[in-house]
Amino acid sequence: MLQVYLVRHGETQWNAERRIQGQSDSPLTEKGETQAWQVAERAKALGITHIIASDLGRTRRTAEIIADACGCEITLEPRLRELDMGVLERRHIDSLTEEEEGWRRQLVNGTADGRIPDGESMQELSDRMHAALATCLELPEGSRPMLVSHGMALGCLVSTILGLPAYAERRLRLRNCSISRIDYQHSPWLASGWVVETAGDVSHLDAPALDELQR
Ligand SMILES: O=C(O)[C@@H](CO)OP(=O)(O)O
Repeated sequence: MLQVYLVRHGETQWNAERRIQGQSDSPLTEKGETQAWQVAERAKALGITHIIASDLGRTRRTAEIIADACGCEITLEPRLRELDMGVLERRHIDSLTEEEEGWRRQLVNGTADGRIPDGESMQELSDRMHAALATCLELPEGSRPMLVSHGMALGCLVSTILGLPAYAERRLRLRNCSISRIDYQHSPWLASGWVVETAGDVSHLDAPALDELQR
């Protein structure tokens, strides 16, 4: 049975400041670097064989630290990037006008094809995340891949595997450097295909980051 580990990158400067990143980028904080070292130790213990990472800076840095510990190569995969949040990227969460907040709400309340101007819909995010995940099925037998990606992107993947709409990702708390695990199984009794084993595990972190909304 193929086990795939999903890791959100370490805490960044804009995560700490409650600013919207999307496909824009900010560096890991000192805490984010520490989280990455801690998740790397866990990855080494798990016997991770392949690291597939979003090509944004924060995921690349997190992946580099994990790859160093595990002694494996990184494959950069742009389909693992965070949701494109268009004109709202770089903005502080608390600075949005009513109209801007309305655009953001379209994403999280399931409005068909809702998107922030110049941004991406949750359906588009879900489609590209599933396409990236499918590449794991082509790895050699016995591989144990780790995908390094983002909060909404991974939340959308886990939600849709569970049969929930993509916007149900808001109901999952995937903190920085949390680990989720999904397995690909063939079973006449249980669901065949992807199943969720764990979501948002932070037991390897001595000081888990608060998520953006709890700050
Ligand atoms: O883009 C952002 O602001 C957040 C949203 O969850 O994503 P990331 O996981 O990249 O910090």
